[in-house]
Amino acid sequence: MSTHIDAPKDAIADVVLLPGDPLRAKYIADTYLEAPTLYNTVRNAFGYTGTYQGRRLSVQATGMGIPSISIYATELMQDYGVKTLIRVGTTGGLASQVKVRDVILAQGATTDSSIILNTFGAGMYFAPLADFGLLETAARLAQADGMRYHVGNVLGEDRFYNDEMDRQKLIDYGVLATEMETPALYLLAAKFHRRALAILTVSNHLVTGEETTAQERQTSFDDMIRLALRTVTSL
Ligand SMILES: O=P(O)(O)O[C@H]1O[C@H](CO)[C@@H](O)[C@H]1O
Ligand SMILES: O=c1cc[nH]c(=O)[nH]1
Repeated sequence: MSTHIDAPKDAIADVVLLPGDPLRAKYIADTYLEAPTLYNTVRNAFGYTGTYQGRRLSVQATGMGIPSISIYATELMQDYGVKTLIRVGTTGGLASQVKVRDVILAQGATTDSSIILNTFGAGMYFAPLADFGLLETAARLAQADGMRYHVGNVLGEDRFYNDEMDRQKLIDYGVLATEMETPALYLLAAKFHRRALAILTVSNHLVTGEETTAQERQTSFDDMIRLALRTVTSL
């Protein structure tokens, strides 16, 4: 077991999907995994292991924000030897070509968090990047499926409510959408020499004010989850 995951070492697969929301972890396990077992309930950060089309995999809730995902990603890699981590999250659209329900494959992650500064020191601006193999596989599958998807830079910000952020400047520099975990996931995957990708579904648009209905959110969650599962089984 680790500090925040109460499970024996072999209870977690070498591939883990990472939703922020514990109930999304339960939904993925209940809907898509064969014979899922619940291996963690500490802080209600549910974790499940089962199989998908014969491939053993786990789903671990990460909570919201960089501090929270940093705990789970670190323990999964350091204590459980997890090799492949795929975040399945929601994101707010920023760029005009991004529409609600689209899928975003986060090629890189910009941040206002101090994690980069605290890791490398002043004057070094490390660029947290997705694993190219995972990214290329997911993009190919999304393309073949005719999904509306985008590949590019996302903002992983420290605050959900952030009136001070100059998001327009980021939009001008090509940032597609905003969320709250991906920079830490990519930074930690680099630290532990593992592979990571964030697959995100656009739940709302911060510029147009467009929102999704509960039904639309569910459908787009399913598109995103299926893409993540098919990426895993295609590796
Ligand atoms: O849907 P999840 O995976 O939680 O991700 C997004 O939703 C939360 C904010 O509502 C943040 O965690 C953000 O990154
Ligand atoms: O962090 C997030 C996630 C979804 N939508 C947002 O606006 N922000």
